[in-house]
Amino acid sequence: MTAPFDIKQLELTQFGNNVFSPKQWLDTIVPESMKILPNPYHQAPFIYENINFDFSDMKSFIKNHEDESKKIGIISTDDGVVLPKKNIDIRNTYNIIPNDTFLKEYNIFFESQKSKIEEFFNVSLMQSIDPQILIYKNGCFYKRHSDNCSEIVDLNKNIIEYKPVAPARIITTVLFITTQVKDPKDEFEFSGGELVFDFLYDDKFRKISIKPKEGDFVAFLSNPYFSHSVKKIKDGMRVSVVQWHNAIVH
Ligand SMILES: O=C(O)CCC(=O)C(=O)O
Ligand SMILES: [Fe+2]
Repeated sequence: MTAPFDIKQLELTQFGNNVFSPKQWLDTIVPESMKILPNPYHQAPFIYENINFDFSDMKSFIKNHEDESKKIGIISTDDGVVLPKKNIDIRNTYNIIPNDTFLKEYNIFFESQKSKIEEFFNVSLMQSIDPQILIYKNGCFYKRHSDNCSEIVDLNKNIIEYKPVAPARIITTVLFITTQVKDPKDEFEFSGGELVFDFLYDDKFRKISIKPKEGDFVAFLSNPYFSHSVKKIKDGMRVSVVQWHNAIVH
């Protein structure tokens, strides 16, 4: 099956009320240990909510430290994963290391979301890596990837396999502290930059896509079913706070 492929030719499985995925095809390339799915009786197979919270410490940290952000090439993460250099083709983002004030506010926010995540995915959350602050400026993007597996393609771009690279990552959370608008004016606004789930579709065969707003919080399984990408940022600054969580799956 080539990527991008013709979704209309694949048998779709219902992952949520109005969310479908080519599960049977994915099952041939997703490793057995990675085949975790939430129960299909939710609206969507992931959490997507706007949370009313005061992010002022986090936002002022970004405002004061944006200049220090570094382009990501090779990074070694807390969970011991080293992303190879070839990742520069996959992602074009900047990152900033959070300070204690940022982490304090973020942790208060995350604690308020924890039990909801555990209930939704039927898991007990274990260790989490420190949150990563990703800054996307004009032209930045993040191509399709799974957070815990490497996508292996052949010369014709057919996906032939997923190799587990970070099996400790069970759940990914993304918090947005900037807002997508048509015409960015404010320093915390941007255009473009949708978060797209590349293997999740609605009943009209449209990929599920999120237009981020400040306070939007997304939690999904880190496995290849939930492969995702960030569309090119056209203008302004997009800031996401990404965290990977280990969990006991019940
Ligand atoms: O910035 C985003 O919305 C997603 C980032 C992402 O996919 C990642 O860090 O793995
Ligand atoms: Fe990701």
